[in-house]
Amino acid sequence: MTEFLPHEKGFHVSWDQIHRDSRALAWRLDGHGPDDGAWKAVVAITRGGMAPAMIVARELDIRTVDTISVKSYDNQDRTEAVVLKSPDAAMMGDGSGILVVDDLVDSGKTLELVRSLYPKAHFATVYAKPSGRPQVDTFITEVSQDTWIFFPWDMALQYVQPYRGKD
Ligand SMILES: O=P(O)(O)OC[C@H]1O[C@H](OP(=O)(O)OP(=O)(O)O)[C@H](O)[C@@H]1O
Ligand code: HPA
Ligand SMILES: [Mg+2]
Repeated sequence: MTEFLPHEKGFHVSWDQIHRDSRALAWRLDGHGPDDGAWKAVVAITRGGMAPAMIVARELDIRTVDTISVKSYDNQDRTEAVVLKSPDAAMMGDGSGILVVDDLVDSGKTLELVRSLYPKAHFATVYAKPSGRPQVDTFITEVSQDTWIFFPWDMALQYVQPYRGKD
């Protein structure tokens, strides 16, 4: 595991935590849409944005949910961000009234790309690192740049040696 983890710190997020933090994100966004406070639709940046987007859409009672697929990482290695699948163009327009949701912003390259396509959209993430902050309009928790966030969909419960049993 250590050879796969070059970062100094790991921030492990449980399902319960991501649920609470995504709810907090929804409550922060409630009433801040451009149309009498309402949002037209939620767009999840797949795949990591899908669970938070579902929770936000549920809390805000938004039934129109679409996805944009952006691939930026191979495991923990950054690659050029590319759009693999776009949301409905007629619905998106310039992004006005659209809530774009992702699990986190790290370097900001993913949001930079999506923002360039839909400049009027509102960009929300559950977690944010300092380099990506200029790209995100609303987020819940900031972690340091050298922290790697581990999400529950990438983890599993497993046995650990007792503390006194370790060498
Ligand atoms: O701010 P950035 O440096 O661009 O990084 C943030 C993005 O990277 C991760 O997605 P990834 O491309 O790994 O795809 P996934 O959501 O399918 O895991 C994460 O879910 C964000 O979408
Ligand atoms: O800290 C992170 N955790 C999970 N996926 C990520 N993609 C970019 N940064 C991260
Ligand atoms: Mg992602």
